Amino acid sequence: MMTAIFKAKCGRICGSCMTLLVKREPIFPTFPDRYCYQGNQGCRNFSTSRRRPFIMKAWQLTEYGSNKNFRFTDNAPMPPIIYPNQIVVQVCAASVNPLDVMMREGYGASILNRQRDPTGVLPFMEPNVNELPLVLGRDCSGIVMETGLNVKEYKPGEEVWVAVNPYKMGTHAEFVLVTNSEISHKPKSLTHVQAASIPYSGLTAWASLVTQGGLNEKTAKGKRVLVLGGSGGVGTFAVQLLKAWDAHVTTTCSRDAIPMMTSLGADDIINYQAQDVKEQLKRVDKFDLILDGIGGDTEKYLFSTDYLKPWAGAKYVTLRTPLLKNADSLGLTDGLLKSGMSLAGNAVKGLASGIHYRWGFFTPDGMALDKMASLVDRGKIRPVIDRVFTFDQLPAAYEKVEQGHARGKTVISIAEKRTEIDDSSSFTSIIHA
Ligand SMILES: NC(=O)C1=CN([C@@H]2O[C@H](COP(=O)(O)OP(=O)(O)OC[C@H]3O[C@@H](n4cnc5c(N)ncnc54)[C@H](OP(=O)(O)O)[C@@H]3O)[C@@H](O)[C@H]2O)C=CC1
Repeated sequence: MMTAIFKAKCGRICGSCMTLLVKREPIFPTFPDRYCYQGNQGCRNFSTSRRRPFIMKAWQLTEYGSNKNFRFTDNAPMPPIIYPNQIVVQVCAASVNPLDVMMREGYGASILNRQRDPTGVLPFMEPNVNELPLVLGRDCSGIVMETGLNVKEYKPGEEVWVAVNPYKMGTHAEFVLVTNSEISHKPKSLTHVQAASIPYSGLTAWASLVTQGGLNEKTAKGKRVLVLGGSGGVGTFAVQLLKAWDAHVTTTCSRDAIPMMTSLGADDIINYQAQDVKEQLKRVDKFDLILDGIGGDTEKYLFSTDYLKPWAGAKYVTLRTPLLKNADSLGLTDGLLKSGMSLAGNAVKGLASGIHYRWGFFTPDGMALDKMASLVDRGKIRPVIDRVFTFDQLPAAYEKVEQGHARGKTVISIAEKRTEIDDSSSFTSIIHA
């Protein structure tokens, strides 16, 4: 009975292993129209050449450590569609994030790498997604290559942008496997390189300001927001989003980033290297929201009614949480416990004086990506690109992000035409091989 239903839906199933075959438009002529993804030996429907798994180019991390542990291969297994809501995306461009650099060194491995989770309490994780060798990379812009049977919103050949779930990765490769909740149609006005600069850091800013901060198009108007670390990937997006919603934005950055922050619309800019931030902030009105992308001592003095409006719903949202660090050093259970206690301690301390303390996390959200694409296409938000590297220069891109002092995003062009990279409408400077 099941076989009959599957046959009616997709035409064919693998004659040997009963794997569902997924319909594919013939836009990638190098691949057969239909094949058994499992590549099982003995599948009668297919010739020998179609049984083997397909392969792709990718940068694999063989051991946690430094750039020396990256290996370029053109022989990585191409991710197969297993569930009907999955989509294979051909990656045209991907960004490199501080988290990629930290994960290269093993950060977050106790939570983000299921192979290291001895308790197995994270059953929602897809098996074998994160085991070494790891393909890092959290977002991209690309083209839908093929879709699972339940995917109705996307068709092969369509341009999409992607930010994968926190426990997944893999955009630093030719192809990445995603679900329909992790993607959205790419803004039409952007090239792939430009689009790839936004999803991960943009969704982090979105989750912090909207989900944790309680702001939106209607409520943000006139609100006073402080963005700490405005010149990085998250900061440049957050400032633009807030200005698109008519908030009053104060930000901190180094001197050379001031012209960029001015052009993004920041109302007040504090050069944190030359000025005493605490003293400068005491001279202005208190804030409705502080978005902290810096952490450390900053939190100790700015999470206070000296800077936030008490008893008015004011919030302090920090992106620098101890969660993954604690889990790595103490183990999953103790790490989660210690982190939870630290969060609760700050939350209680804040509530006693009428201010809220929250952790901001990147959250995959296809609907938010839709809204972000609309803002981009309406000219309200521009991609801010620090440097563009070619695919073969990936280790150099990691070095760039490792050095800090980001001015927007570092992007890797994987399958984009050279001419598309050069676009004076964004802050793009290009590195040529
Ligand atoms: N919790 C989560 O889910 C996520 C957390 N994050 C975290 O958020 C933070 C920001 O991320 P992202 O924007 O991608 O990082 P970037 O590296 O792109 O940017 C960080 C920016 O902060 C600036 N900066 C550093 N120190 C200060 C300071 N004291 N005051 C003001 N600016 C400063 C840097 O420039 P310069 O040094 O020249 O001033 C740089 O422009 C990172 O710590 C990251 O790990 C990011 C994404 C998700």
